[in-house]
Amino acid sequence: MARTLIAGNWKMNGLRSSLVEIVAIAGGVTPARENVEALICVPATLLMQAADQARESDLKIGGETCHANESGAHTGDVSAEMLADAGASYVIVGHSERRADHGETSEVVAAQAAAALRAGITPIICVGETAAERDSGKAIEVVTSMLRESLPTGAGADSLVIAYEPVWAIGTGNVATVEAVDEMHNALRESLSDVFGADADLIPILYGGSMKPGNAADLLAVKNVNGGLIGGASLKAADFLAIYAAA
Ligand SMILES: O=C[C@H](O)COP(=O)(O)O
Repeated sequence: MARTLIAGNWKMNGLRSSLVEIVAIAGGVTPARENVEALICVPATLLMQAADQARESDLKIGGETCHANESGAHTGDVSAEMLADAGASYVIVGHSERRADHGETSEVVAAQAAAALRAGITPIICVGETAAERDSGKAIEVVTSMLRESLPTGAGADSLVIAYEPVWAIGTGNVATVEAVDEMHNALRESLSDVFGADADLIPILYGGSMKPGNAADLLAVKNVNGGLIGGASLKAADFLAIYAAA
């Protein structure tokens, strides 16, 4: 059975003054609940300080992307080793905003996930369909093939996290229905079973897309939903902690 992971993604939000939210979240998730983990992924500029603030707590801190290489001439990029050195234990890879804004393909995402594993941190591999892909009835096909292509080769099931984030639900308030989430998460679990066999059950599959305190309990109760990847509602400790409490 997969652990539950309640993960925040601050995206391009947060200044040093926002670290008070990290302190409040860290206090609210300590001591940890059995089998429920809390994580906030922050911009690279805040990583070291956020990790310092969370050090004595059960809150984990993560990065939002990483380069596939360990170091080198890649101006503006950050390697997985740098994230680990700054105190990250997770990194998001393949978020739809990275895929759209930076042209990151599933092949690139698989290499980034492999880089995270090389650095000893856990990749959260994001997949999701656009509104047009859902309307054309191809959501399951699109998302499961995106998953297959984004998986790093040779990874163990215990070192991966998957996040299903329908693009049309991100930051829009248009949360996916419980039925649609159930159908997609079952399909993702089946695809993971094809690769990892029975160990696929160890891989947390998170839902992301307008998850809020008001809808979290229903989404987190779906069979193959093992947590959330939360954008807007992770910026304020009270909202994040309400979702954590619902898990
Ligand atoms: O990574 C998080 C997702 O993109 C969800 O963002 P949101 O909760 O603001 O819709």
